[in-house]
Amino acid sequence: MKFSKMQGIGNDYLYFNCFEEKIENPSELAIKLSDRHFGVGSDGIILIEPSDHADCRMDIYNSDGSRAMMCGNGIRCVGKYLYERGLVRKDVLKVDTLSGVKTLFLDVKNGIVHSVKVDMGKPVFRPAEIPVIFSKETVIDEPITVDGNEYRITCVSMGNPHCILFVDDVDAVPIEKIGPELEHASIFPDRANIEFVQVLNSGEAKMRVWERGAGETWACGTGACASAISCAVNHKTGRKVKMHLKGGDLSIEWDDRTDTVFMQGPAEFVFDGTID
Ligand SMILES: N[C@@H](CCC[C@H](N)C(=O)O)C(=O)O
Repeated sequence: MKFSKMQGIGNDYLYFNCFEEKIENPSELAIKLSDRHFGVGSDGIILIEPSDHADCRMDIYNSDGSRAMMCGNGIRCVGKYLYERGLVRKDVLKVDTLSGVKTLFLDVKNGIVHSVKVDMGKPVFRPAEIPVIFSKETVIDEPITVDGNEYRITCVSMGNPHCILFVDDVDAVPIEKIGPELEHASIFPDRANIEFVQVLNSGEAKMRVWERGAGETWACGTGACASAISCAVNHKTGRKVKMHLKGGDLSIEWDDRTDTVFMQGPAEFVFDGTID
């Protein structure tokens, strides 16, 4: 089976061209191949599949084998893959995901995709739709207690569930301890991605992420969108925020006219491989 390893600011996945390959058990394959010691090493796998109403369909599995609805860094890589491998020859693409069809705008120079801007859709704040078990209409800067510790959280769905905490110093956060505690907290029936955000100024923030089903990753695109939105609704920044993540930067803009979130950033091939 052929695959390509790609990364979007260090968030790495193995991509399978399912126009040609047939994957029998993606969940099992994700666990096996994502292992950084006994496998190829990745944050999960992404299947690029035919779609009858978009240029392709994207299906993502985390490194623990769980399936997710959407992947912000992954979808930029899918755009680059489709264009540079000749599956499409246009710079505005539609990619179907479990959270709806997303539009991608490719920045192409001399046949190379340098960055991809994605219309990520509208953020979701209603607790039942995130999902988070909470009695209020939104979860914005609300106190919770998990394992005897108190936190203030903001919850947003960008296709998948995100829980954001503001901190003074992201580098000092014991993410390996707090991350899994919050990911598995009983208020999140489907678990959640946990973002720790340090606001730098009205247009910049630094973020670390503990991803549902993958642990700490170097970046999360949907997480960067959810974090930028949380910065804005908590009046910590404007609606245009440069997010600095462990693996690089993403530009996020939350359009006030349409309520739509745009994410822009790079996508890169690492290598192609074959597995038996
Ligand atoms: N890294 C991704 C998100 C991947 C899925 C996530 N771990 C989940 O289970 O919701 C991104 O860039 O958005």
